[in-house]
Amino acid sequence: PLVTSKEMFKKAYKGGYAIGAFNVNNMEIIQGIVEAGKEENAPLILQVSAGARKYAQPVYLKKLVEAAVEYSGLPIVLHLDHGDSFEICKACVDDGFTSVMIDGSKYPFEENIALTKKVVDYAHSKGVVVEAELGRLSGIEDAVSVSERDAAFTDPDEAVEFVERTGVDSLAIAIGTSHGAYKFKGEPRLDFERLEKISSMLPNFPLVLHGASSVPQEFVEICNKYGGQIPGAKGVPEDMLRKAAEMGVCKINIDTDLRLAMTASIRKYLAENPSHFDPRQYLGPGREAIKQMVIHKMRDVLGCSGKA
Ligand SMILES: O=C(COP(=O)(O)O)N(O)CCCOP(=O)(O)O
Ligand SMILES: [Zn+2]
Repeated sequence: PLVTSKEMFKKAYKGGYAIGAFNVNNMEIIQGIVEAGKEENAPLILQVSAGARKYAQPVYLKKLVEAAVEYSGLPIVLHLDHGDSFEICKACVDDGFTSVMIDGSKYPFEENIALTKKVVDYAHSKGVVVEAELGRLSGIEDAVSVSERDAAFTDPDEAVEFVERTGVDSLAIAIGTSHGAYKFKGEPRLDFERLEKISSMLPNFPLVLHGASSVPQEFVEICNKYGGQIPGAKGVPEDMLRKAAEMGVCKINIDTDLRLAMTASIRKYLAENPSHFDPRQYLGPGREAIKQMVIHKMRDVLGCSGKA
């Protein structure tokens, strides 16, 4: 059924595992993720960004997710990713989403609180849960100075005050991850002391990691072998994600790894079958690559297999 993340986060927190939050933009991506969830009997968070709503039109994604629920029988959360205004969050709540993110992380602390609280009050009145963000993810991989990184990462004391004053259900924190395929200039590093501090000050409170793709070199190499140009792509090592899942992180966002899996397999298929031009012939393998990637994530990284 379509569910909120409340129960699945409670179980994940206690069990020391995380739920995968996978971005969806079209039918094949949804089908690949849902097939994996079915095979692994895992709960699913299917998340839709503003960009996905523009690309596919909201009604198509909503109906595809409803189809996924009907087809799989799995507990599925329909989540708005990076909602940037009260209006888009309200629209999604009114449209049947079971969870919304209001991302006020680019605003000053007090403004982020005010905006988040407004969304929480509305969403909770409709039985929908809310994710917010405190601290800045992107653009700090260049910030070499410790003080710059420190300023961007989530402050534990602020996190406690933020949660208390907004009533938000989960919090995306900045501890060194960033969106996309180029996450680290040097060695991959997450600030686990900071995570430890935040989770000890917010016991039983679900934390969220954005920018948590691992950017498997296998797919980067296949992409580059068949005409792609993504040199130096680097992600979060999977053992760091497993560790984070045991430290209060209940939701791990994965989008880039799905893109790489699908793109690598389509590039390879088209290169090896120059005479083929039926979209089913290359979208099918793309879908299968996503399925295998998600199965791997559920089994070997998130630990949410068998937890539906
Ligand atoms: O945290 C992540 C993904 O992290 P990743 O890049 O490490 O997969 N996300 O919230 C996905 C953001 C996708 O937005 P858009 O559809 O506008 O491109
Ligand atoms: Zn994100």
